[in-house]
Amino acid sequence: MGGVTVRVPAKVNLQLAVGPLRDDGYHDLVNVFHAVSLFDEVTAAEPDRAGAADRPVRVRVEGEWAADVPASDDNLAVRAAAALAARAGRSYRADLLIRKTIPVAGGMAGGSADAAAALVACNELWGLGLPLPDLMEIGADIGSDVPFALLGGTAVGTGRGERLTALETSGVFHWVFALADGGLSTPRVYGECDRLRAEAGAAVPWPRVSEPLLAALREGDAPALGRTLSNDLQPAALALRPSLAATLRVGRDAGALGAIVSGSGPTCAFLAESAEHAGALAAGLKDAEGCRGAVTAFGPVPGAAPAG
Ligand SMILES: C[C@](O)(CO)[C@H](O)COP(=O)(O)OP(=O)(O)OC[C@H]1O[C@@H](n2ccc(N)nc2=O)[C@H](O)[C@@H]1O
Ligand SMILES: Nc1ncnc2c1ncn2[C@@H]1O[C@H](COP(=O)(O)OP(=O)(O)OP(=O)(O)O)[C@@H](O)[C@H]1O
Repeated sequence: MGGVTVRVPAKVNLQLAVGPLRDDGYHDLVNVFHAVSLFDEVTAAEPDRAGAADRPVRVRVEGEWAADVPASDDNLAVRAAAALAARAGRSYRADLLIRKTIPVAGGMAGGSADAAAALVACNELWGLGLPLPDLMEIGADIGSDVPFALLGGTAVGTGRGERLTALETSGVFHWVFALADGGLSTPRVYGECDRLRAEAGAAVPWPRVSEPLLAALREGDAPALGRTLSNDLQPAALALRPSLAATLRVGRDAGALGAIVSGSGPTCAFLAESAEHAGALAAGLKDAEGCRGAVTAFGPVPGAAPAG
């Protein structure tokens, strides 16, 4: 397959502060995103002449997680390409190939990543030349996490998480991700968060960014970052998947600087002191109960960009 290939990273949320439920069904957030070196690849190519008339954008998915990803018009990469064509006001065609490495429904924004990659690849394939802010605006309608997958690095998202400001960081942070068997549905986890809050009866505070977290990022201070990681969706993810508590404990007991559920879960993220420490943590985590495996990665890395 020729065409344009784009590499796009997964994310972990360093702080996910969830405000009250809005009238539109979303929550206002303070969402500190961090792009990590676990990548999907999306290739966009001109379709063969035969058979392309009925569906202007088609998709094929390869890789370990392919069976869990729809190869239909519901695929977020297809929806993104179709939205880009609509914005350009013309009918365009593309065949997409997704090489999937980011866990599906794992809280690492894999579908959003593929949508972002499709936007960059089709923008190039179709010679549209739209600038990044335009792609981010189109992406925000596909999903709240899509703009960050385009931007990459480390950034704070407000609103639904789609309004981004890049953050200053120093150095490299080393991570281990414990992959779970089976995914968690993002709306279900937000719903469980609302339910637990209603049960507790306390007022939900307006989300605010953690200043100690920002300082740790600026100074490249991994132990301080480990202490300041936080995720308001974690109690809901643990309620829906109680085995995650044991996974987090295994990583903490093995000396992780911080241990947290990634976004809506069920992937768990562990901050390590170094690449070697990350390797050792991963070896200890891969056989933990409910774990499908453990992978190491580093961050921050750039957002969706042509490969090679
Ligand atoms: C959990 C996170 O991954 C953290 O980065 C995101 O907040 C979710 O982002 P996403 O998967 O791109 O989510 P979207 O596709 O925009 O929304 C899916 C569903 O998640 C819930 N949702 C999402 C974002 C938000 N700020 N508030 C919400 O309540 C809503 O029920 C929404 O219908
Ligand atoms: N390209 C895609 N890759 C993965 N999932 C997709 C894709 N397109 C559609 N989906 C659907 O979206 C659902 C959520 O997938 P995704 O991997 O984005 O979840 P997630 O990583 O938990 O998302 P987030 O962290 O943004 O909340 C999947 O169950 C799948 O059915």
